[in-house]
Amino acid sequence: MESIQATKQRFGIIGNDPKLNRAVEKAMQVAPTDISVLVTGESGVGKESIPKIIHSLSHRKHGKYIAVNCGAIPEGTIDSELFGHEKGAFTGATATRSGYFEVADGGTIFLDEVGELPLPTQVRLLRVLENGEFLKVGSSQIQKTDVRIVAATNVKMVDAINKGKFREDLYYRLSTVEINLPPLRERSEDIHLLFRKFASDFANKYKMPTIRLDDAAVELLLKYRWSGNIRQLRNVAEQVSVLEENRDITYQTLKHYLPDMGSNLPAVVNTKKSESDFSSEREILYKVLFDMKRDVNDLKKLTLELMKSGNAAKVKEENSSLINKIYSETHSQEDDLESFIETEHSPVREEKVEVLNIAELSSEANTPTRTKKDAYDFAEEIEEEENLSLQQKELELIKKSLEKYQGKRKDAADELGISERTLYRKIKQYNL
Ligand SMILES: Nc1ncnc2c1ncn2[C@@H]1O[C@H](COP(=O)(O)OP(=O)(O)OP(=O)(O)O)[C@@H](O)[C@H]1O
Repeated sequence: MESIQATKQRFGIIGNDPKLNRAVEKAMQVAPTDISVLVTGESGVGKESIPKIIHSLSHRKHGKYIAVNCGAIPEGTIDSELFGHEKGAFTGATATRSGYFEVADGGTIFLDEVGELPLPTQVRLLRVLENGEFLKVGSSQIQKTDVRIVAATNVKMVDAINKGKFREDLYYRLSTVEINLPPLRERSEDIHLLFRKFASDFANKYKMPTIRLDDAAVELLLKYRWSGNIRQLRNVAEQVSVLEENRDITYQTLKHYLPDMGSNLPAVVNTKKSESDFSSEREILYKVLFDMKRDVNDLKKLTLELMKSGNAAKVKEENSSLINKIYSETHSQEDDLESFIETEHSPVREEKVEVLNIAELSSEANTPTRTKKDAYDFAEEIEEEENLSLQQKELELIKKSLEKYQGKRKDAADELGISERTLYRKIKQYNL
């Protein structure tokens, strides 16, 4: 068998931490068997390498390797993606389609974020694991497949089981062997090593001299919490490599690239603050952004009400406090709204407002066009302006909540008011 070092080199795995080495070794040991493996560890610790090692060192290495991100596939299509469907099984199923389990016959499937699988899909998966059988969606014909499954999760499966979100029998079936990857903060020996490797890669990529950290900056690197683990470290190395002209990086410079350092550094005690007691510019910024978002939402609400009722005077009367609140600071803006309201008298049909299909509206015949179109332009403008800044705001809020809950997506999603699945997609989208 090839050595652990050689395997790490082959798969581009940097680090010498004993727990990392043990994880690689375990992957090598289980590879020749068909045992199901569950890879666990926080987001960004490098779980994706493990199934690749297992597949490449197994007798299936000439078969297909398919990595499926269960968290990123919408619930409505996941069964069809995994198991395929028959023609006519649902609207839009115009042809019979093979799923990943059929395509990967003789190979390996990596089910990343397995904890995100909906319960009905878990039932299907259990059946494949037990006897290799599955049914295409819309079919009653049992099919057979010979697939090795490696799954990964960054959620505590025991919690998911206790909450009834994950089947206990499936968990035991998946986790015959568990391989855990430690968080980066527990691999302090590897942090600087990884940073240097990434810095050198980015220097090559961007054709610039490699950045170097001074001693204090290295200290900071080692003390930081790295809630996004290696993915976050890599992002920081890339940002610093691209943005810093002076290639000698000091503590002060590096600090700017580490979000919320106060709460990430274990040395700083995080005391509860009152709403108005801001200890950092960042928090003030968040407050401003929250207020702005609230104002934009209020404006949208007002606009929609106006379009629904078509009675500007009534809307104005019923929402006077809201209008005052939004426009109290700038009279010129208030004037704009006043004149907008005063000139809008055309009723807009309710069903159109709810759909808010601008294209459909503008092509509609006999529309009392000007006023109606203006109303939509107004709504569209708000939407556009908001989108431009919202992406940044969204990114920051997601980062902030993930840091606040130490990467626990469930808690972060709850606070953000979005589903875990949506949060997962956003994390991938922003490469957090
Ligand atoms: N030991 C390592 N050496 C070099 N790069 C690494 C190492 N571990 C992880 N990486 C890099 O870090 C990034 C994140 O790794 P990966 O996607 O495998 O994390 P993950 O644990 O699967 O995260 P998630 O749970 O969010 O899917 C990737 O760009 C990967 O190449």
